[in-house]
Amino acid sequence: MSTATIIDGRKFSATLRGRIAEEVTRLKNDHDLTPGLAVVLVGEDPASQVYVRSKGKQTLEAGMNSYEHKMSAETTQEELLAKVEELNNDPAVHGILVQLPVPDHIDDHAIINAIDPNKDVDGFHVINSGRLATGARGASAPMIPCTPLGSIMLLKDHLGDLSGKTAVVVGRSNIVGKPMAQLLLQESCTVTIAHSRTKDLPDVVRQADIVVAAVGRPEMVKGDWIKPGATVIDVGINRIEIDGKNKLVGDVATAEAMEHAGAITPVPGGVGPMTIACLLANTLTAASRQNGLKEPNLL
Ligand SMILES: NC(=O)C1=CN([C@@H]2O[C@H](COP(=O)(O)OP(=O)(O)OC[C@H]3O[C@@H](n4cnc5c(N)ncnc54)[C@H](OP(=O)(O)O)[C@@H]3O)[C@@H](O)[C@H]2O)C=CC1
Ligand SMILES: Nc1nc(=O)c2c([nH]1)NC[C@@H]1CN(c3ccc(C(=O)N[C@@H](CCC(=O)O)C(=O)O)cc3)C=[N+]21
Repeated sequence: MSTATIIDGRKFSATLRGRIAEEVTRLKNDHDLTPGLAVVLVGEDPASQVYVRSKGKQTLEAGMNSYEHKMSAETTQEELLAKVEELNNDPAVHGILVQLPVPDHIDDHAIINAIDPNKDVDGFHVINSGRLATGARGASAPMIPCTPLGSIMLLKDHLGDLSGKTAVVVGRSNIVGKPMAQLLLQESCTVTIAHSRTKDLPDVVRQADIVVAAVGRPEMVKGDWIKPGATVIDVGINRIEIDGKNKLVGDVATAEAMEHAGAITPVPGGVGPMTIACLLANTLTAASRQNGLKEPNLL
């Protein structure tokens, strides 16, 4: 039986973070500019707390300023909007991320679209999704959502040119599935977006040279759904309990899929670390743009 190449997102992200740190040093030395990232966390969701801590640590390690704003679960929409406005107007803050999900009584669309699009390092603002969908470049280039951006970097690093390949994205969320499909389309893939109403999902996935699983269901994509030699990007992060132990698994049954795929991202150590590295990359890009400086080329 053949076995797939493991795509090492941890290693790739470490290299990327190294380049970002070099660029940050250059900005500090040549322009007296330190990029700053503000992360807002509403409530006490344990998984969110882990991510926010990890983001803060890596922001500091890249030489950037990190500002954490923790707000209680009872925060009102008006209070959160006021916080966003304060950060929009703070010249030391170049990137703003409001950790999702926010509590149910808050309208997440309203919050996301209150962020200055130029500081929207998540790339979730309608202006940025519109710019991504229309292929805007130059001064109006979009901020690209971090998870899809990190996934496309891994794909291009592994496969080179993606042109003409068949790609199936399972999941159609605004934060992963839809922007992922846009990026694959931009790379001239033939793209299918599958979701919970898709019929014959295993057969749809079997057509794909590139499979992106962003579903949020542990190990849902089975090994025999994978076309021989296909490249599999597993975005899923699911905490499950096996024999009383907590385990992190993706949306793909990795061990099975390894018997069919040409290459696959592991969970943990695949897309997750790339998401945070791309958040830092977007913060650096945002700081450069806001100060009229040329954007660094990080690849
Ligand atoms: N590695 C990383 O950095 C990140 C990982 N994640 C992880 O990625 C996963 C997806 O996240 P997100 O996009 O936010 O999730 P959402 O819950 O917003 O979206 C899930 C999508 O999967 C689809 N879906 C659900 N069940 C099925 C099914 N049985 N068959 C086919 N499609 C199905 C849904 O379809 P429908 O629209 O029809 O309901 C929906 O479009 C999660 O595990 C999340 O934790 C998320 C962000 C970053
Ligand atoms: N506004 C906003 N932007 C986000 O980008 C955002 C968000 N909200 N809400 C939650 C999701 C999820 N997400 C992850 C980031 C890093 C890892 C990551 O580093 N994962 C490690 C393991 C981490 C662990 O052990 O839990 C890995 O896969 O190797 C995972 C998931 C960002 N998200």
